[in-house]
Amino acid sequence: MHSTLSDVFISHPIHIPFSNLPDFTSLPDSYTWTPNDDLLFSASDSDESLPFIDLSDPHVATRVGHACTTWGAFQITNHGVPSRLLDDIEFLTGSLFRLPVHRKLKAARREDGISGYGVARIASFFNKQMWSEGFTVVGSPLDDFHKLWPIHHLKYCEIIQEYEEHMQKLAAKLMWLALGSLGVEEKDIKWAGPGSDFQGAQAAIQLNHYPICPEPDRAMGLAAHTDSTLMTILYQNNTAGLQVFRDDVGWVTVPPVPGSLVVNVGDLLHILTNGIFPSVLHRARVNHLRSRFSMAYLWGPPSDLMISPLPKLVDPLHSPLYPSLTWKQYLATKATHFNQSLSFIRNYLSSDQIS
Ligand SMILES: C=C1C[C@]23C[C@@]1(O)CC[C@H]2[C@@]12CCC[C@@](C)(C(=O)O1)[C@H]2[C@@H]3C(=O)O
Ligand SMILES: O=C(O)CCC(=O)C(=O)O
Ligand SMILES: [Fe+2]
Repeated sequence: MHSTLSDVFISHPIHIPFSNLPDFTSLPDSYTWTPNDDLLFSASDSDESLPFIDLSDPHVATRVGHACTTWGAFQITNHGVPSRLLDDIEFLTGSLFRLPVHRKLKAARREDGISGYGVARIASFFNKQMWSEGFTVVGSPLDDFHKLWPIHHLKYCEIIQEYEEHMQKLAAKLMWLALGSLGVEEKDIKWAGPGSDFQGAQAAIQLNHYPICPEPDRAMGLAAHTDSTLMTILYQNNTAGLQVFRDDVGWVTVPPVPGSLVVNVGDLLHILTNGIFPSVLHRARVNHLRSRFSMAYLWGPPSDLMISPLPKLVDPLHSPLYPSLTWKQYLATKATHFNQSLSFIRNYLSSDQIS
């Protein structure tokens, strides 16, 4: 049977109750974060900024490689995704989250499921609640969208399908640019397929909504995490909130630039490059004047394919830092070890211990 990511959480259900959802007009205690709840709370006053890369630049591969090595993230323009499609996905996201809660709950994510409406899975690792709501799409959104919009669901399904097609092509292009900068060639990645277009790749779309917040300095939209992907391509509306972390700089805000996209290196690309590219720690803050939407395309390999450091990047001086594991196995590890997952598999696991 064709395997997808959808069954990954059957053995790792997460119980996050909806009963204490705030009305998003005042900040209850359970939503008030202190530096103890998230150790790296304050933003940096450095003037360092995330690299901004024009994909039509003749030196694009070098720039992408440099950004991946230093930041594990970058912003792109001239990416070929029509701005009309970005408007459409933002419209879909706004329409979805503006539905009354009882309508959104009709498509609530099951405790052992992956798709649907809910708070981010990482919520279970924190004592405080995050000032956000999300909707995850894995595979066809038809059933969920039918529950949300009994009449107009097809129009929204078409937007998701078109968005996925463009994002998949862009992800493949970015992957070759990033790996090409390390001397990795198309013949080095067999699963990319005969057209080198990564047709077997799998993906999730995560739509996020950060409502207007009366006390943004004491709230957290989405707590610090790395993505469990090869790469994530993120579109944010024109309200700032995304921050990325670099050890030597601290937290840096990624300003929304109309029409641009943010690219994050995920944990699996970190593993594939044997640690050369860091997976970027990032989070979302909230705003007291405007609500914020973000739309993340979380891109990874076929869910049952073994991923390990590329032989080309391993030699006697650079022994493999990680054992082989599948995306599904990594997500299961993340469900128990969260931000310690990489060090856990690096230090404690050999391939045959991962179930
Ligand atoms: C494929 C996936 C990555 C993700 C978990 C998921 O199964 C689908 C949702 C993704 C997301 C989006 C918000 C942040 C995040 C950490 C979360 O809680 O759900 C990521 C997960 C991840 O990258 O680990
Ligand atoms: O809202 C954002 O800018 C970040 C979203 C994010 O990190 C995610 O969906 O994984
Ligand atoms: Fe993320």
